[in-house]
Amino acid sequence: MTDASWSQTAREPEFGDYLELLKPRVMRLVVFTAAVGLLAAPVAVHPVIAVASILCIAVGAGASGALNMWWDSDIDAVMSRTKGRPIPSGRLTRGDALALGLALSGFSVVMLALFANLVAAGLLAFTIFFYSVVYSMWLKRATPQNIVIGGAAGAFPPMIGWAVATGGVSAASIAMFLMIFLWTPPHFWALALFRNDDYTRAGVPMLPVTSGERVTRNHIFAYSLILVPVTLVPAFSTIGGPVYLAGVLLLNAKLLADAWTVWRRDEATAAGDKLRAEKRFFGFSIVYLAIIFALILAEAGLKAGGLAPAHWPALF
Ligand code: HEM
Ligand SMILES: CC(C)=CCC/C(C)=C/CC/C(C)=C/COP(=O)(O)OP(=O)(O)O
Repeated sequence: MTDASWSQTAREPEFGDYLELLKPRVMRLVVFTAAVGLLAAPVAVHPVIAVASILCIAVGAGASGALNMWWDSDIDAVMSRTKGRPIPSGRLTRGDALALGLALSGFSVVMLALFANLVAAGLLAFTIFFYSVVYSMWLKRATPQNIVIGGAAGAFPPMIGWAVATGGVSAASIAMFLMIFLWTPPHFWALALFRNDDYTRAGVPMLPVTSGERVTRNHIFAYSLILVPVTLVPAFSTIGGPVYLAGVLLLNAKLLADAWTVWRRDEATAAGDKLRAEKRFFGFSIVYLAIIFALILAEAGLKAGGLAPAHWPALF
C-alpha cells in the first residue's frame, strides 16, 4: 500500500462515495432479516424504538463494510468486480474508510444500547468484529473455509433484531441464525464459480481456486441438502405456521432443482453456456432467502391479526 492510498484522492470526495463504502446493496438483505427478527418476536416494540434500532443495525452493518473495504483495498484493486470501488478508483483514501468504519461502528453500538438493550448492542458489536476482523482480516486470506466460518457474521442480524424486542436469545432466533449460516456457503460458492478468475488473480483462497470446480459443485449441493431440513424447523416454532411451510416447500423444490443442475454439470458444459446455471443459482439464492424471511414476516402479521390457525403445532 502506498502512502497515497491513505491520504490522497483523485478528486473531491462526494456523499455517494462514502455511501458506497457501506456496501448498501448487500446490506439491504441484512437489514431486512434484522427487521423480520424484530417483528417476529412475541414482544411488541414501540415503533420509534423499532425504527431507530433497525437504523442502528443498518449503520453498524455499513460500518463493517467500510472496515472490510479499508482492509481489502489491495484485493479489490485487482478484481474486475471490485476495482471500481471508492478506494481502488482513487475517490476515497484508506484513511477515510478506516475513520468512517470505526466512527460508525462505535456510534451504532452505543445508540443501539441506548435505544434497545445491552444484549442487542453486544451482539451488534460482536457481528461487526466478526465480519471485519475474523472474516476480512483473518480467514478470508487464510483458508477456503473462510466463508463457512466468516459467514456467521451475516447470520447474526435476525438474532440482533430478536434481541432488540426480547432482550435475549431463543430457539427461534437460533433457527433464523442457522438458516442464514447454512445458506451463505452455496450463495457465495456459486458466485465464486463464475468469478474464479478474479479470486485467482487476487490470490484469495476461495474453494474453486484451491480445490477446483468439481469440489465446489459438490459443496454447493451438499450444503443445499443440509439447508433444506433446517428451513423446515421454523415451521413448527412460534415464528412459523402453515403459510411459511407451504412457501418454504416450494422454495426448497426450486433450490434443490437448481443445485442439482449445478452439481451435474462439468467444466466443459458450464463453459459452453457461460456458466448460466451457476449465475441463475446465485441470483435465486438471494430471492430464496428474502422470501423465507418475508414468509416469517407474513406469519407474524397473521398472528398479530388473529388469523393464525389455533391448533398449528408450535413445538418451541
Ligand atoms: C461471508 C459471507 C458472504 C460472502 C463472502 C458474500 C459474497 C457476496 C458477493 C461477493 C456478492 C457480489 C457483490 C457485488 O456484486 O458487489 C454478493 C452479493 C449479494 N449478497 Fe452475499 N455474501 C455473503 C453473505 C451474505 C449475506 C449474509 C447476505 C444477506 C443476508 C448477503 C446478501 C447478498 C445480496 C443481497 C447480494 C446482491 C447484491 C446486489 O444487489 O448486487 N450475502 N455476496
Ligand atoms: C450487522 C452487521 C455488522 C452485519 C454484517 C453483515 C455481513 C457480515 C454481511 C457479509 C456479507 C458480505 C458482503 C460478504 C462479502 O464478502 P467479501 O467482503 O469477501 O466481499 P467483497 O469481495 O464484495 O468485498
